[in-house]
Amino acid sequence: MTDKPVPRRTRPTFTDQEALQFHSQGRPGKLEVVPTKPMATQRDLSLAYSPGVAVPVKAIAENPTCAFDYTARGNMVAVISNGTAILGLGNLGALASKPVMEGKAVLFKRFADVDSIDLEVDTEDADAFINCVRYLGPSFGGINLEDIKAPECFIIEERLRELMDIPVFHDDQHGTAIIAAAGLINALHLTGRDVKSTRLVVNGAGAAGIACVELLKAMGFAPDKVILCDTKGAIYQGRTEGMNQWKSAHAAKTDARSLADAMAGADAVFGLSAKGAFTPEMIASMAPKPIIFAMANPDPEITPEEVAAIRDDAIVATGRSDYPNQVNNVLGFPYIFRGALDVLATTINMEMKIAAAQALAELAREDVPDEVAAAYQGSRPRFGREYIIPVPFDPRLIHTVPAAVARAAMDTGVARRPIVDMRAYKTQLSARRDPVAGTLARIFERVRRFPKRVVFAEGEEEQVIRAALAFVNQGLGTAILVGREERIHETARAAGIDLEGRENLEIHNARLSQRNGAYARFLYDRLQRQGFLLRDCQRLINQDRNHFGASMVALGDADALITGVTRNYSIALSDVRRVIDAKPGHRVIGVSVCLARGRTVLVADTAIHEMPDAQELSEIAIEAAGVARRLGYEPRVALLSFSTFGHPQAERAEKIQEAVRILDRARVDFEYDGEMSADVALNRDLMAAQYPFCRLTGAANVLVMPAFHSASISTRMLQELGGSTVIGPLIVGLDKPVQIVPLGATDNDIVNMAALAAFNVGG
Ligand SMILES: NC(=O)C1=CN([C@@H]2O[C@H](COP(=O)(O)OP(=O)(O)OC[C@H]3O[C@@H](n4cnc5c(N)ncnc54)[C@H](OP(=O)(O)O)[C@@H]3O)[C@@H](O)[C@H]2O)C=CC1
Ligand SMILES: CC(=O)C(=O)O
Ligand SMILES: [Mg+2]
Repeated sequence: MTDKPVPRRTRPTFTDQEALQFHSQGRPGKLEVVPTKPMATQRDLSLAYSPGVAVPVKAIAENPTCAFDYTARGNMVAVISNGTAILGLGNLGALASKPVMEGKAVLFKRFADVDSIDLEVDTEDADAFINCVRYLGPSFGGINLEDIKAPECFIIEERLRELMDIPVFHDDQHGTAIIAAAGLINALHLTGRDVKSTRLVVNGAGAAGIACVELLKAMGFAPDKVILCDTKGAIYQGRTEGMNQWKSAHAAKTDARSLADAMAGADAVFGLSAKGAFTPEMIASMAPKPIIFAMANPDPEITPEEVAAIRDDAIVATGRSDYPNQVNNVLGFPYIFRGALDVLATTINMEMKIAAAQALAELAREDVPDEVAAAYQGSRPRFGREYIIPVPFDPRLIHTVPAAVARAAMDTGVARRPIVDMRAYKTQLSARRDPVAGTLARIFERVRRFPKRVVFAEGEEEQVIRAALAFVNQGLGTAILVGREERIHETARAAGIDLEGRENLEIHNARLSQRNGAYARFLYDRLQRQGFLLRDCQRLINQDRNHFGASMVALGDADALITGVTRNYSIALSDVRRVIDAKPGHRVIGVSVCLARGRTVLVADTAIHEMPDAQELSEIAIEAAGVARRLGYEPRVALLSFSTFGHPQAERAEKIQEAVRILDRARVDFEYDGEMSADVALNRDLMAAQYPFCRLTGAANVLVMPAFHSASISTRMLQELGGSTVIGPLIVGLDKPVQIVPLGATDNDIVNMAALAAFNVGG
């Protein structure tokens, strides 16, 4: 092996307070329920509820399979726990497990568009738990059991699988086993081993450990080469202490009595036990090129740094996202259920699990295309010791793993609704990918690769300090807080934030800065013919943080500026414009990115031009198309109006038609058309049916509004009424990267905008 392991932490750390704040801000928790049908009129109510609802009721009573057509059941999975084995934290009870279960539910949605709800069942009695869950079958298309300790989890899962005709899947058992198996297949390949002769130790004989051993044996591992260990040491034939039937089934014929005995000379070890369970001596005693999967969460049995201090020939994986090789069941459960639900599988069987493991293993060996490289941290990953398994953000997972699972379900006769056209199914799967997180994740990863110095102009504000810290902690670059040092520390202390000795965090007091003379002279050069004296410029630099911060960027002392928390947008913008010009040949505009219902639509101009003329509209279209491209979308630009292609005829629509003609003459390199109404622009079917001559090849993803008021009103309505996430307005076309957040923005908004500024989304 030539590539050296780099056991570095690749990702952010965060404080406990940040974790609590993340969970409590806005609507507490991580999920909500939203209706999928309108509930606006009397008729809607009559259809959704009594009397209309009686019709599907009778249809389902007659044919139960209809429930998958008339209710949410077919796409709904329950995440159910009693909190007896929460991650590696132990038995902390049903209520304490809720944050994890909500987390699993949102991961289902985020990664595979599976609707999911968490249910915490407050009993440790296996029979009571089974009785509670068994009667919930009609509500769900699948049951994901989570964080239930062994051995009760085996009894519970087995019994529920017998009682229910939908997939019942204990994620800590099978999800973990599938991902670990995928990683192991690749690690064996890289180290030139084969399944039959590999000596494996699995530490932890609970839910995850037992399931891993079972799956690996089903995949060909030799039973006499696999040793299971628990708190009492090796599980050998004849052992009586701390045993149960599941451990007995895997008791090995071995002289090993302790974990240390078992690990001596072992090729591979799985940690599914607890923090710190592996000692340096144990790691040192393993065979050459050992495979070490330390999967306890949140803290592994041994860290990659600790392994690296002992030997440099190991392949190391953990359950965490902040080290290379994350072996975590998040790579499995969303996609496995997606495939199972799509074929109405009655169960998730061994063949489906093996198909998922193989699909994951193969994916990691494939060349990473450009589109995918952007989703990975650091440089483009290449199959090797630091990349044995895809990362959860890999956009190929959604069309690879569910398809493999669905195919295996069909081949083994457990699919109630087989897929006829696999190719079409894969296309549908890709469309389920949530673009919100994908887009931002891509941008964050890009900035991490090329970290920047970003000025946070309103450095004395608490949420700005939090945002600056989060920016630094996420590895996005250096944060420069503008403000009085003492005041910033005071605010931070009052908020319980420790700023002492932070790397990559600078504080600049405009009044005391050695650069303020240079900034004032620079500003005076720009403003002397606009009635400003040198002392006016000095005052602006000393007293106004936007002028100071923008000058830092203009003169190259920083890469980007973020402001707006305490000032009106237009005031902040005019401060900045005194210091920074438009990029030559560009027009400064505002673009809002609206993310709704799986679609991303850019709206322009949401910030600058109140009543653009035709020429300005055409330039707005060009700038907005540029933003779309920078965000990774191929632009399809619609110039909007209340009329569509001349109907109804109106004087105001003429300027839109003229803007289209200007774009024609300019021979721009993106799709555009207009004038058209918003419904035509966004609804491809309507467009094709009514206006087959329209030049857009799909629904528009860039909407150029006829004026500022329509742009501003529509985006705000989308946000408030439509439940869209609206990012921006992003300032586009300035010569240096500056972004302005809305008044009173949260720390999260500020970090996102800072990342967008650092990414130079504005061109
Ligand atoms: N990365 C991933 O995707 C996943 C990781 N995990 C992690 O695996 C661990 C176990 O989870 P799970 O199987 O659900 O829990 P269980 O409670 O079902 O089982 C825990 C097992 O670990 C054993 N154990 C605990 N501490 C030690 C120790 N210091 N040395 C040896 N054995 C020990 C227990 O031994 P005994 O039987 O003697 O009590 C028991 O067999 C957790 O840390 C969890 O976070 C779990 C699922 C997924
Ligand atoms: C990842 C997971 O499910 C666990 O650690 O329990
Ligand atoms: Mg778990």
